[in-house]
Amino acid sequence: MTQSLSPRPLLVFDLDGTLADTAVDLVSTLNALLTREGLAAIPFQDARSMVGAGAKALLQRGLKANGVEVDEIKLDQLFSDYLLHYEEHIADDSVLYPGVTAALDRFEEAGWSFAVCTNKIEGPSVLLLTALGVAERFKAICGKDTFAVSKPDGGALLHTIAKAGGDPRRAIMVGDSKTDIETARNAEVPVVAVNFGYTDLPVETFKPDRVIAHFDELWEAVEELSAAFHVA
Ligand SMILES: O=C(O)COP(=O)(O)O
Ligand SMILES: [Mg+2]
Repeated sequence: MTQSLSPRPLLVFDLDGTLADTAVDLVSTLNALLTREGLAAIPFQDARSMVGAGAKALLQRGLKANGVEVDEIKLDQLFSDYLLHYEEHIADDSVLYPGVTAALDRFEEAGWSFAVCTNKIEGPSVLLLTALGVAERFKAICGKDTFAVSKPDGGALLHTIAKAGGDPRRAIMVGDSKTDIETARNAEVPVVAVNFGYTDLPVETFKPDRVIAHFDELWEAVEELSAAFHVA
């Protein structure tokens, strides 16, 4: 699958709901903040599908579910408290999905490189991947605050690819949400969706190029999509 004259092919992963099951820690932080503010905690199942647009959006959605709207100053204050709490509990209950490490091993042996393009803030993203023991496997870990644009802007993916030393014509996005699929489409990069992440509608609804139910299926999906990769 590799060509010496071209950059190594690149897999760009979303983080929350794709590489790592982080919802328990994200929602616990949300609920810690809401209850501190005298508001109602959001049941886990409802809050799980509120993940995907970043922690600030999660916070706003949690407030809205309580019928509360706050101004920018209060939101920023809550958000900074959110990040402090979350960083202290970054991997209490967060784990890599089954098969992630084996999949990375297999692709690495075949000459692929890896990057992360997430709507999580970059700092906690690096912290989480470090706690999970895989941070050094990624050529770039890019978050919502890394560039001037974030997902679903295709620029977030294109900048991530550039930072990782890749070529958009030899890259594939792997994500769990509408946001990821739109991002990949905007950047004209093929996209594989996992069906076990955080989305209110089934991921098939958003028409990704392939859907996988386990990381063991990633190899076959990528093999098909990368057959058309530009070479040289
Ligand atoms: O934490 C979020 O809301 C989004 O993170 P993701 O882009 O890695 O899914
Ligand atoms: Mg996600």
